[in-house]
Amino acid sequence: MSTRTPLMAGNWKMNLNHLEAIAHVQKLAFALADKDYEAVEVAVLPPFTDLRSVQTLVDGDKLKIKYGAQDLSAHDSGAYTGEISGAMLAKLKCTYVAVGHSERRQYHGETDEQVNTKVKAAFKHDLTPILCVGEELAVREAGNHVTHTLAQVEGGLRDVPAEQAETVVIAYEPVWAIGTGKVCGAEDAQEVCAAVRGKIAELYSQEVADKVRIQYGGSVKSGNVAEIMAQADIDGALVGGASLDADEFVKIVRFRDQ
Ligand SMILES: O=C(CO)COP(=O)(O)O
Repeated sequence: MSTRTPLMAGNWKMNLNHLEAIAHVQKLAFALADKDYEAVEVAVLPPFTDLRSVQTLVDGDKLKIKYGAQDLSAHDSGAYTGEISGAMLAKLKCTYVAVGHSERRQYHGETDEQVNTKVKAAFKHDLTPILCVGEELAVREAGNHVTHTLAQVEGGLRDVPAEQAETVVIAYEPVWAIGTGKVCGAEDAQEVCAAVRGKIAELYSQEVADKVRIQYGGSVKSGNVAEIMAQADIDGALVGGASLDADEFVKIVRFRDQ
């Protein structure tokens, strides 16, 4: 395990309305203790419509849990119906924003160029992007998973300066392991995460690469998180389904006890 502070983030996807979000964050806050937050950074990524409620709760009760959004617009403002800007997310005191999640790439055709513009938009508004990368099953079966994933990292970070790049979070999420119950073996995940760190060292420097946190995502549960977190280049998890169950997510945060 590395010396980087692990980041456990729950990507709720399109689940939990704003009332359910309040109840869910309250449950997490009740269960998590100071010693959890000292060891692990804990974040939730609720749907846009929940963010104001989560902000009010976190501010009002001075909770240590962080939050962010699942996407942002590449633009700052203007005639972009349905989009949400980085400025709006910053106003809601979001810390993180996921960029280029495979579901955005798959269902909304997001390209590496668009993802790169969104990464820059996030930094422009002082949000930390969680840049999501990872291969589809056919790519892994063809043995091209490392090349594919590194191209996404390079594309996503194009023209991002080192002082910003060192704060980025990269989430390696093999598409075939998302929501399928098929976990990428811990050593297979480590292979790609180590290669991602190597790519960042090549693009920037070893110093920058040593600072960047790399998460694994794809069917993470309390039962497999410890093995995943034991890998040298894995600094956290981006958790989908299991983050919707507060007890389960707390167990994932406490991966050292599992
Ligand atoms: O896509 C994911 C997180 O962003 C992973 O989802 P699951 O944990 O449901 O497989």
